[in-house]
Amino acid sequence: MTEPKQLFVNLFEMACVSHITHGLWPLPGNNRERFADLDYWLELARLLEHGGFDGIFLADVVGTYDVFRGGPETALREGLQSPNLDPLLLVPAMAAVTDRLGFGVTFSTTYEPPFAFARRMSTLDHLTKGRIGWNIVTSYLPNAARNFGLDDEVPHDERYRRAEEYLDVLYKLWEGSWDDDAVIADREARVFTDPSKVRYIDHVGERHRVAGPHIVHPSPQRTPVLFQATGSPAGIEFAGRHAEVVFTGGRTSEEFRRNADGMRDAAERHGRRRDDVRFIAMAGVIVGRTTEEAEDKWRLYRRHASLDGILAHSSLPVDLTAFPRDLTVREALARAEFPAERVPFLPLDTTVGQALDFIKYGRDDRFLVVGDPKTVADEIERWLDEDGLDGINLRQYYSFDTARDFADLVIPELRRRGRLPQEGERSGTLRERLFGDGHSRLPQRHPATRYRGGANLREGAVPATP
Ligand SMILES: Cc1cc2nc3c(=O)[nH]c(=O)nc-3n(C[C@H](O)[C@H](O)[C@H](O)COP(=O)(O)O)c2cc1C
Repeated sequence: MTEPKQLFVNLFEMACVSHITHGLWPLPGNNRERFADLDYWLELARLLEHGGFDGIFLADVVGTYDVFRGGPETALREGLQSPNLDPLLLVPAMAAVTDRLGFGVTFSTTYEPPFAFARRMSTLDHLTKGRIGWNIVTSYLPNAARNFGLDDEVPHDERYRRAEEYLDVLYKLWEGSWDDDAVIADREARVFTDPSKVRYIDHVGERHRVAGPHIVHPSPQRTPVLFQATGSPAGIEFAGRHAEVVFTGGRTSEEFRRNADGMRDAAERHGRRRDDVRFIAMAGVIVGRTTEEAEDKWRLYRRHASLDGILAHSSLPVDLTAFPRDLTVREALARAEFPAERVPFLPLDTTVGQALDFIKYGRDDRFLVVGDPKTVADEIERWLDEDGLDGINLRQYYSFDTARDFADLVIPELRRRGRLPQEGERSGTLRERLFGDGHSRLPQRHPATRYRGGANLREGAVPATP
């Protein structure tokens, strides 16, 4: 009999008050406003590790949401991802109180130069003993661009083109600049590093000139586990080439499977194997000891959801709340003299009220379940077997209860069904937890490895994806 497919479980987090469940932070007992207190992260990390989570996945943005209503006021009032702390700086503290928990941190390829980032990630990989992953994003906020010297966002596909060179520099530093046996720490000979095993990278590309050598010696994984959050064609091609774990979504099973298949096809085009890319989705799991308890929680969360928070988060460039609910969206846009082409995702012939209700209540995708532990586990098994999902980033409605409920009620049930390893069974580096023992480093099929041992360093940047 074949073993049942097992789930990979991260908690989805962000160092801010309102990450993705807007309007819920003021609920009594919700811990979210403690996000700037280190104890929040230590308590959470311990809870996750003891509860059987594989990792914590930290989102990030480097700008304020100021498109909706033409300014940052709504986002600030809502605590929407601002204030927001730097996720990389939270990791060492959490690593110090855990042994196995993995850390996925988000960092954008668009604004900061690659050398400093390569150093920070190598540092984190050393300090966590190989438990670090990087969520590659290209950033989407116009304000972020203005924070880093640009007038506006870099266009979408151009961001991915730039990301190609960015990763190329990182791969040269992480994989090619130092040999594994460069550090010899020979006290008698008084030689710490054998200089013949360390080399400049001398990268000269379109946007970056980086001499190297890398300033950190090889860490357990060298290249951190490469996560990528995407859904678009350019993003899919990029993921096929680089990503080991894609963080994506889908409103329906078909949409999710189409996305995943597209990325697996792209992986094959780039000489990788279809199963070199794993898929995790953001999942909402509201569980109670009884169905009733779970549904009560769900009703509470829906009642308190903040439409303003959701609209500001989606950077809606026109404020539909300013129009009577019984106008159609088309009529509202005409009144505002706002071109409908700029909001192609809005349903023009529904009323403003219906559109706003859909945005507020109807946007949850395929990966949402409300119920008792059995109902939840049944549904998660469907995600694994029918949709082809490999893991989830669990959405937090209420900190820490969402994580605690999952740990107390769902994880034991999934373990009983063989859908999660028994306590402590998965260990090693983050890449080993995902791909099995002995897989701490990227497989030879991955493009990063072309620089190993100093090979190919002097060739130009890897060509951009077609
Ligand atoms: C599930 C998911 C999570 C994301 N998380 C972040 C994030 O934390 N920070 C960020 O700057 N962008 C994030 N993004 C945005 C992506 O990096 C990207 O800019 C955006 O999805 C547009 O690219 P795409 O069209 O390839 O999806 C996320 C995207 C998805 C789909």
